[in-house]
Amino acid sequence: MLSHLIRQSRHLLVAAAFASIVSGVCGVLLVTQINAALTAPDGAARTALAWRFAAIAVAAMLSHMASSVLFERLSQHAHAELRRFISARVLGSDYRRLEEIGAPKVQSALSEHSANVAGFFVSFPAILVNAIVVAGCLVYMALLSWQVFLASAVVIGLGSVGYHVAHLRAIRHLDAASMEQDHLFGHFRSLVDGAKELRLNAAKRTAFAHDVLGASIETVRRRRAFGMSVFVVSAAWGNFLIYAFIGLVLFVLVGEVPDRARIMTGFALVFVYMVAPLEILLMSLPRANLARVSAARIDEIAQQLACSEAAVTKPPVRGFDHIVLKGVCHRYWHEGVDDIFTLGPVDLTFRPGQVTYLVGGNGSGKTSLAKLLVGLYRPEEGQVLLDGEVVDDSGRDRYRQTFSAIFSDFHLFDRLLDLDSADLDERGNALLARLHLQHKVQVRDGAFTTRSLSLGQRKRLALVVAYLEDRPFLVFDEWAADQDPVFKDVFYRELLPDLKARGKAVLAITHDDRYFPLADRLIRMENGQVVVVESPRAEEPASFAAVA
Ligand SMILES: Nc1ncnc2c1ncn2[C@@H]1O[C@H](COP(=O)(O)OP(=O)(O)OP(=O)(O)O)[C@@H](O)[C@H]1O
Repeated sequence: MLSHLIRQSRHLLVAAAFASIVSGVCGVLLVTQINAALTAPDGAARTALAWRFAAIAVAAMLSHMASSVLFERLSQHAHAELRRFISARVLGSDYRRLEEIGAPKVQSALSEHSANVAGFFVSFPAILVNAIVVAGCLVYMALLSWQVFLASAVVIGLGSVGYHVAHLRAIRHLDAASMEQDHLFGHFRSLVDGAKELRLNAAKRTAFAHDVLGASIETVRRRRAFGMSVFVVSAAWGNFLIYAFIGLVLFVLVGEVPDRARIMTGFALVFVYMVAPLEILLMSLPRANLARVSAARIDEIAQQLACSEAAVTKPPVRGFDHIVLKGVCHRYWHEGVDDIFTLGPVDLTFRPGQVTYLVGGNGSGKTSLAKLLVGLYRPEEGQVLLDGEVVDDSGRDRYRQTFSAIFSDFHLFDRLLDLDSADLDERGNALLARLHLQHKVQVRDGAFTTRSLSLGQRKRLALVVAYLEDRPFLVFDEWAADQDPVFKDVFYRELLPDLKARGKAVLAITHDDRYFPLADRLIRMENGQVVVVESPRAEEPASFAAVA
């Protein structure tokens, strides 16, 4: 990921790096000019030196400004690019994979890991400029005395070995911290999603705060603190080596060389100038490493989110003649308990104008079958056929556009995103009136005026959206479970027959056995298998009459 970003913005990066190099070189040149000024005689040479000094100082300032601005832009660009990339991967990913990966990992990638990677572009100039300053200082020292340069090579070699060993250890801990952080984001969600439960039960709240959230925060803190400490300690070790080197030069090596006074002044200046950049350099490297760890994590998540399906953008919604599930199967593997839930093989046919009720006990596989039907799950065995054509990876996204579905964990967007007809507000408000919501909420400029409603009311809003989408096949997963008895009746006796009359195919998952006789077809499931398919209207007119 990091290398992709670097490749992608290489022109800007080269320009920024060039500005950084100029800035670093100017910094070193300033030191050489100061050293020259200290020993230069008065007169024309000194005036020329002053002009040169001024020119270099201005160049240093301008190049520093350019490099900072360019790297800031690169950082923001990288952040935006990463967010776009991860969002696109999430949007395009296989739904089942997304269920398996879970929201916390995605959130963690979108927030902290992206920020860490973007941070690389801010620490990079610090690394570059200061590395150049340090390297330039060493070259200047080499010009002053080659013996000193050889000594510096030995010191740098020693420092690098120590740093590398520490580095490997630190990375292990930073990796572990970033894995734990994915869990931590899940716990952050529980803070809000489970707010009611946590307030109603003090013991649960305390256990969650200490044993779950607290433990996770502590693990991330400990691992990350250890990893970063190893880096910081190795940075201090590098710093110590520099002072050892300075001591070696000042008290051992310089004593032997000719032109001692000039060289001593030069070294004193270079050392004073070099220590701060060196410290910044050593402190910036850990940040860059953190970025590498985060980039690797984003890569891993992006790989898990890979999708083989071809996405469509805005296909025309077209009707169908029949949809056939032919021997379709789906399995859930439950890690830890060594358990597999198998749905199917299922053989069913759906036609327009047909209202099917899907019934069965909790966990019998109704929702999973609905997800298979609408193309959210790819059948592990068997086929889904749309008008005789097999729905494969290349056509599954297009196939999904046949459906509007309201699952129990539905999400309501505040805008009616894909609907842009001129009379949208009017049609939306007419539907709201039909669903008895006109006093609570309205459609204005293609958006609901509020979503702060009861669960049953929000489900009615979802129904408005489904009506407006006007797809040929509607799937309701226990839609009526949260409706009052009056509206339940409206749903089963008015809305579903109305959809049928408009030629829509309907699959309603339901436990409302009172209304079973109203179905054109009743499918009963047990333990992942379809056990009964019957036509209540044809078979039990008496019971229908009793209910009606
Ligand atoms: N996201 C998931 N990950 C793993 N296993 C799952 C998942 N969703 C469902 N299952 C498994 O599939 C089984 C069937 O679940 P499903 O939601 O299809 O049942 P259902 O008939 O709709 O139940 P309910 O009436 O309670 O909504 C469950 O018992 C569970 O073992």
